[in-house]
This record gives sequence, structure tokens and C-alpha cells, in this order.
Amino acid sequence: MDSYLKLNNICLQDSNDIIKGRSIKATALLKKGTVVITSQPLGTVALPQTINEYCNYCFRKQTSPSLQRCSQCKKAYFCDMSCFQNAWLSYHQFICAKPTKNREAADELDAEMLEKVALNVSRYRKRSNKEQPQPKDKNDETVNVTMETFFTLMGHDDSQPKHVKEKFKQLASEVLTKPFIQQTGLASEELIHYLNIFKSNNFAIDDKDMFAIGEGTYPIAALFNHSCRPNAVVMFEGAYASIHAIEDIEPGQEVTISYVDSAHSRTYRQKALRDKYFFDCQCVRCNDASNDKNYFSLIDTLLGQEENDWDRAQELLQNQAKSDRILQEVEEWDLLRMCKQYDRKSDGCPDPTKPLNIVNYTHYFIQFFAPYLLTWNQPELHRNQTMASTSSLNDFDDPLPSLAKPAVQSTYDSIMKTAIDKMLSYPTDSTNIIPYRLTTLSTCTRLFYDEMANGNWMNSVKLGMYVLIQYCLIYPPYHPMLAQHFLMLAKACWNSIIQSELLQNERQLEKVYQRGVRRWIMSSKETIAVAFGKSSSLWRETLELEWIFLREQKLKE
Ligand SMILES: C[S@@+](CC[C@H](N)C(=O)[O-])C[C@H]1O[C@@H](n2cnc3c(N)ncnc32)[C@H](O)[C@@H]1O
Repeated sequence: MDSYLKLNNICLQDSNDIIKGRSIKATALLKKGTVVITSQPLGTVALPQTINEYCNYCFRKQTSPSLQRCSQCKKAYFCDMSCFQNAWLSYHQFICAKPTKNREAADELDAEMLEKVALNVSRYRKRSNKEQPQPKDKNDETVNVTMETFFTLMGHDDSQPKHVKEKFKQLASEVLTKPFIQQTGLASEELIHYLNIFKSNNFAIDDKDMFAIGEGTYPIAALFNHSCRPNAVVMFEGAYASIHAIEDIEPGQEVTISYVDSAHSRTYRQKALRDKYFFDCQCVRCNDASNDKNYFSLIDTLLGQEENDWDRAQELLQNQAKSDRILQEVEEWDLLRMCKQYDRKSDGCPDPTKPLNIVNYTHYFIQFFAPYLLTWNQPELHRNQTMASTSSLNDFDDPLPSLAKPAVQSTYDSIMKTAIDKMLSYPTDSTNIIPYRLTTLSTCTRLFYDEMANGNWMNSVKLGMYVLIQYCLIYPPYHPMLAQHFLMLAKACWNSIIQSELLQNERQLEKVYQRGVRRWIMSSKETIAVAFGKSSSLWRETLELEWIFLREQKLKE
């Protein structure tokens, strides 16, 4: 394992903390966008809700021709004969059966994962007396590397609550009734230990839209520790995982990923991390601001702690009255007038004596965040839009940060700090909807998707701009959630142009949307290249959108 990590410019260091265990550190500069390491699955299971949309073996989405269902179990779907045969040889011949009656869905997944991993452990042990080849290059994760890494993972076996211990014991004994598991020679204690490992090491497998479609045991990816402000992310291409750096990571610096969505309150995140991973998070966002420079901890001051459980946010989502109030605000939102008021060259600033509403909040703070946040270290991208290229969008049509109003500092830290201080300087009024709270974000995110689904593109652009500010606060600048949101905003703006043409709206408004498409395509290119990589389908989708947009613009000239 050490030699494989070394080939990837990282190493494993003991933290001398029994709970924390080991940490992955960079041994060379890992520039943002670098694939730090790839990780092979030792076992994967498909989620029941998407079982007929993604291949059970390679986890790719098949649209045409549709997936083929296993005629025996009628439960698993495969791309084609090749995926079916691979799955059959690897695991499906053993587990091709109906689900066990009276078992909860989560337990069913744990049992299936346990059976697959047990099969792989047994195969590995049978041949491990033969010489194991050493990794030859950075992508050569040998079976030896995967298996030996798996055996070192932490299970926190003794810390599990009693009901979990009992459940795992029961699951292991049920799995042990199957002859093919008995043949592995694995004892009940070992199977229970694997179940414990799954709990604090497994990953949700996401599709390209970041929706969970499965779960997987990825021993190499499981070596990375958590931070609520991570410098790397886990990305999936089918069933394969890879860790992408989303910031430049200096030699000696720890490489971290986030185990929970950063768009949860601090209380929620800390509880989830304690319950599932048994540690108290001490990251920059969770530590109280002991010095002025740590603005990260202020993010949670803005988001609010009242939502200590996501379920409460869900409840608020159901709150129709709040939803209706926001939608009314969105309907009355005059995008053109607000764009003029908050033009980058005039110093639009909401009245400092009044609480912020969603509209003012969005127009004022979008100037801080987009696109400066992404390009603060690339001033060349801020040239004026005088020589538009016909093959790609090259420039943001914004003044240099130093010329912009409000004055946007040219470092990422000062942009963030200035914006957060400014947000906190406005008075709050309990009768008003506080724009920066998580509850408002939850409602607006849902409305954003609803308005897109209903084809109300102009409303979705406004809501999407608001959501963008919240994402800029919550996620690091090259996070996949931001990357994907930029692309959605570009599409929403484009559809608004078409809609405004149909409605024969003002030409000026069309220009606002055109500028939006340009800006969001550029921002999505910047972020998708880093977060998803240039071989991803999302990158191809963005290039295609850019190409069509430029062609349409030319035709209109
Ligand atoms: C997926 S493993 C990460 C690798 C682990 N450090 C190891 O040595 O195998 C998850 C476990 O690592 C530890 N861990 C991860 N991130 C941590 C953090 N930020 N602070 C303390 N412990 C952490 C916890 O024990 C957690 O259950």
C-alpha cells in the first residue's frame, strides 16, 4: 500500500490520536484538478430506488437500449451480456436470489455488501500464498493493495451502541447460513468486524448529477480523513472512485474530503460525525473563531443552528406559507431594474438600516462572489469583453476586481471575509425571511427545481442566483455542487432567452440573460474542469452548450 500511495505523491502518517488514526498527506504539490488517486471497489450494492436505471455491475446509466433484467432473481439489471457475465462470475451466481423477508432495506444492503466482500476476502486468502505483484504505476491498484488496505481500516467495533452490535450479530449469523459463505471459512466475529468497517468507511456512489445510486467499499478512498471545509472530493465514474484536489495542496498538507454534506448546520454535521464515525470535528468551520482570520466558523453563524436536524429542514420545506411568500417575492423581482441598480460599476448597496430581503441579498452579494471567487488569482480573466472569440468564451465581462464596486479584494480570503462581515452587519427582523439561513436555502432550492420543472425559467434564474450565493458561502470554490449549479444556471438563463423571445419581452432583459449564459458557462467550465475533470460527461456537455450558444449568437448578429 505504501508504495502505491508514494506513486501517487501521497503518504500515510500516524496522527498519534487513537480516534483519528492515520492521515493522508501530500508528498508533492497537488494542484487543484489533480486526480490524487483512483480507488477500486471491493464491493458495491445498488440502491433499490434506482436499481432499474443503473447497471448492477458497472453502475453506468443506460438509456438506449434499456438495461436487461436478470431473468432468475428479477432484481438486478445489467447493461449487456458482458456486464452480466462479469457480475455472474464475480458475485451474482452466489447472491442471485429474492430479498430476505422482513429485513429492512438498509440491512438488506449491508448483508449483500458483506456477502460480496466475504467472497473477495476468501478468494484473496486462497491465492495469497502465491507471490503478489507490486504496483508498477500510479493507476496500478493491485488486488493486494486493495485487500491489505481493507484489512487495516478502522471499525470502532467496541464503540458501537448495543442495538447496532446486536443487529450486526444477527446479520452475520443470517449470512453464515448460506453455504457459499460457510465455504469461505470466515468466522462470525470477522464478518461482524467487516460490518463495523462498512459503517464508518463506505461511500455513497453518486451519478453525474450527484444523486446517490449505490454504496461501495473503497479501501483506498477510505484512507482520507474528514473536514467540513475539504480540499478534495470523491468523484465517481460508474463504479470507480477517484479523489480530486479542489484546491492546491502543498507538500506536507493533509488531504481531506467531507463525509457529510457541508450544507448542514454545524450541530447536524457534528452529530452525524459522532454517531457514524465516532469523532468530534475540529475543522476550521467547526472550531469557534479564535482569531480574526478564521472566517470559516462564521459561515455557520450565518447559516444558523436552529436546524439541528435535516428533518426539521424538511418540515420547513413543507411549510407552504413560507414557500408562498418567497414565490411572491420572486414574482415581483424585477431582474432588469435590480441589475441596473446593482451594476458592477455603480455602488448599489442595500439600505444598512433595514433587514436584507432575498432580492437585495442576491443582487448585492453576487457581485462579491461570482466570478471573482473563482478567478481571484487569475486577473487576466477579468479583461473587458472586447474581442469575443468565436470558438470559446474567453473573458468575463467584468471589470478587474480592483475597479469593481463594491470594491472586491483580490484574494479569496478577503472576498469571503468582507462579504460575511457585510452580511452580518445588516439588522435581522424575526418577521422577515432571513436570506442567509439554511431554512431559506432549503425552501429556495426546492422552488428552484420546481420552477425549472414547470418551465418557469425566469423565476428559476432568480432563485438559482440566490442559491449560488449560498453555495459560494458553504462550499469551497471548486466544489462539484457549485460546478453543477453553474451549468444549471447557464441552461436556465438560455431557456429564459427563448421564453422572453416568445413573450416578446424587452431586448434589454434578453441582454441580461445573454450575459448570464456567458458568465455561467465560463464559470461552469472553470469549475467542472477541476471538480469533474475534462474526461467527464459534464465537461463535454458544457463544451457543447458553449458551442451552440456561440453559434446562436453569431446567427443573431
Ligand atoms: C474513513 S476512516 C479514515 C481513515 C482513518 N483515519 C484510518 O486511519 O483508517 C474514518 C475514521 O477516521 C477517523 N477520522 C476521520 N476524519 C477525522 C477527523 N477529522 N478527526 C478525527 N478523526 C477522524 C475517525 O475515526 C473515522 O471513523
